[in-house]
Amino acid sequence: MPRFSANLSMLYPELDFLERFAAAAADGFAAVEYVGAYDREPQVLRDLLDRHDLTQALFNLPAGNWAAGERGIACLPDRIDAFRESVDTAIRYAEATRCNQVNCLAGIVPPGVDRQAAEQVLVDNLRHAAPRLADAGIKLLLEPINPRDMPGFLVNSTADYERIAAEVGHNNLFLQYDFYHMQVVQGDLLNTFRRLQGRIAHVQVADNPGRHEPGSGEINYAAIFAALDAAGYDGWVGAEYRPRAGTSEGLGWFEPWRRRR
Ligand SMILES: O=C(O)[C@H](O)C(=O)CO
Ligand SMILES: [Mg+2]
Repeated sequence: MPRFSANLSMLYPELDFLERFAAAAADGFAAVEYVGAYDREPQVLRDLLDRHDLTQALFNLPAGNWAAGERGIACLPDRIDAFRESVDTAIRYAEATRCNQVNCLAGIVPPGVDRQAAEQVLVDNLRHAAPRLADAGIKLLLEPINPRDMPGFLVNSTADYERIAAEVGHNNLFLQYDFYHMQVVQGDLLNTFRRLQGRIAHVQVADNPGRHEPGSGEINYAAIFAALDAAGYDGWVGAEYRPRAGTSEGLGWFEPWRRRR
């Protein structure tokens, strides 16, 4: 049975961030994930997880100045020291929240830097991060993101992930397989999932077009959830979408799997 994690960066936008933990638990989620909550004390997050009996499924490495348009700093040639510090910060938060995986957002290629040079910076940074996170018992993930939603983002496809992972050459670099981005970029969702399953540590779901609830668009999520089960996928499935109406009102798709207490 798929196990779902509420993505608190997208779900419950009507609530303050810290109130979203209670809302996710009340709606039957057993886990939460988010882009990052580095502006909160790690103990505050730990207390919320404990109070609501939630698992911290995932968060991202510090992604730079989000409000200013940054979407990760891992490929930025002038931010190598900041990236390396960010790995230590992420380990501190992961230990506090007992989270065993973190996602790296590669970042947007800066003007004047060519993609190959940016990719080399990313590879070097991942070579630094993968063993450090492994020593702490934390998986490092890399997520391809479609360039329509994030123009200029460096890592867009599973081919990008495979090429970069081969270059990094460390077994602690897993794929975060977001079905929405993969539908936009390349399709063939289940064949690719099955081929790369051994390297996939986390999946996320949203429908296309619109990035709304599973079942609101063209992706056959009934077939995908059945295939995840049939394949013995035992990771979390992140509900990372923009609710069309209210979050709780739009959870009909989740009814068969929600935790009942
Ligand atoms: O957008 C996504 O798909 C990511 O998973 C994310 O964390 C940053 O936006
Ligand atoms: Mg995603």
